[in-house]
Amino acid sequence: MKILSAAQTRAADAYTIAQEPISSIDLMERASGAVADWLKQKYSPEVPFYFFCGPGNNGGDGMAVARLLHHDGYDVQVFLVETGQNQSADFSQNLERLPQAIPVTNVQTTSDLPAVPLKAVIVDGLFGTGLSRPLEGIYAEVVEYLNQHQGTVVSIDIPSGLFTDAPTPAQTAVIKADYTLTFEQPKLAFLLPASGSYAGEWHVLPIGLHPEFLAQVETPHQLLTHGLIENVLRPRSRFSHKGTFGHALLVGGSYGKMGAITMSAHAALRAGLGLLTVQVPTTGYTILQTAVPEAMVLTDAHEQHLSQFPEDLSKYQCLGIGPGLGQAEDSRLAMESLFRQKLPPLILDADALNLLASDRLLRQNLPANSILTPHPKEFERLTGPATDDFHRLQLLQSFCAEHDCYVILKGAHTCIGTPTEEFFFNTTGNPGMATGGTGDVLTGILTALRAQGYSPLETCQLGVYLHGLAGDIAAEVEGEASLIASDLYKYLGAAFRKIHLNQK
Ligand SMILES: NC(=O)C1=CN([C@@H]2O[C@H](COP(=O)(O)OP(=O)(O)OC[C@H]3O[C@@H](n4cnc5c(N)ncnc54)[C@H](O)[C@@H]3O)[C@@H](O)[C@H]2O)[C@@H](O)CC1
Ligand SMILES: [K+]
Repeated sequence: MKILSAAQTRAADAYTIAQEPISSIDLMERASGAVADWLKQKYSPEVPFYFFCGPGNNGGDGMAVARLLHHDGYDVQVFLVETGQNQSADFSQNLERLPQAIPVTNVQTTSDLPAVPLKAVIVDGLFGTGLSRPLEGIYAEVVEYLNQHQGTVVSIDIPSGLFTDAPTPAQTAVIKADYTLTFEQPKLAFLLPASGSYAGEWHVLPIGLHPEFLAQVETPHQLLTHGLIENVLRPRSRFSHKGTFGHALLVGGSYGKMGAITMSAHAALRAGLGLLTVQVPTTGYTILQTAVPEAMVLTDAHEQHLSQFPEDLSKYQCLGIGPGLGQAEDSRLAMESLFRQKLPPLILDADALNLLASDRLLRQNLPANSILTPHPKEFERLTGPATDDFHRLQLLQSFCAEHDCYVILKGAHTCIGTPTEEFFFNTTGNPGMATGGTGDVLTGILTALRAQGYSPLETCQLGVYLHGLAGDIAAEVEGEASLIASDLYKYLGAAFRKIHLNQK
């Protein structure tokens, strides 16, 4: 699913109005109808609604929803916040359409604000995608007042005060919504860490924007959806054998960190790999052979950390390096000489990334099409600090372009950066996965998928989505708090099945 900018959303709106054709006010009615339906499904008419509307179309939506709920017997009140000037045409028309029976209050100062009962739902229709500057004055005061409400706050389209596709300056007033009902496409701001929490639980409501526009519009930002993944995952042929599914080599582990590479190995095997070899320091030999009998084990000359890679790498279809590796000087030198060879596709994680960050030569020699899996701190060690989430996306884009590589930036909505300047945001996963070892599992999954012949982009898309989906299934069974990394490969099979089932 494409993620549109605020300007593209306006263009989609205009295109729909011209081509469907539909009048602007009717399009607003359709959007407002979708919001009203959602609210009616969730809340009974006993729940009072307080609508706060601004002067633009977001305020117009607010009044239209208030009217629709009123028609269905809901108790609604409307508060117009400093709407004397700059009224949009659809705002004015919806104001005229408001039935007399709905109480309307003009809010010019905070003394005009009501005491909102705890059981009431506040609907935020102050500003939407037309926000052009941070909120100030009475608008900011109203937002701060509404943020003190202990009950539920629902934002229409986007929390008021939040910019759709640009950083919202710190310390400005933004609605903290419990729910955001957003039209047609999620907004980029919902997917980024600093702004995402304002939106609360967001739901995309389709409003019938013109499919032709959505098909043609070009945007670098996309959402990784189930539909996309179904088309990436390939069925396993009945006439396959273990050679069909690739032979991968995982390298990592050091004294005290053998768990990391062990979990990667389990995950790789559960991700459909044909054959797995794991290279560990000698101290890890018995651990690996005991914990993962399905894997073959090579031992490094060094007892406690990596000091060299196997000479012949030609039999492997993918090489995953990093889980539990450590940052010994020997290991850095081993990577330097590795990068001078002809290599199978690479997946780099954890300390392999830290070694890369500490060594410019290594970065320069990074083989094309490598996949890197940093969390934000590891990422900034590679690129330098980001001033905000949007700057981080720029750094991601330039790093991928410069090194011709793919970067999986891990987070609540993990973002895949590509050398083609496209970004894919993940939709699976949950806070239970914020626990040690989940990254090691991802490395194992990616290594296995790449070895099976998936392209670098397919590997990233499928790996990230499956990893999060396994986490979601695990959270349903085990609960978020009790989720541990090994649950992710325990439920990986269920995640594959969920995609396969839908494919049929
Ligand atoms: N584009 C679409 O697909 C649709 C949009 N609709 C609604 O329309 C909204 C966008 O409407 P508008 O473009 O009218 O935008 P807004 O409702 O966000 O308001 C824009 C108005 O507020 C003013 N303004 C902007 N920032 C301000 C600030 N910081 N302080 C004071 N005034 C400020 C602008 O000058 C303009 O007059 C969407 O968020 C959505 O709610 C829906 O009605 C239906 C379809
Ligand atoms: K809003």
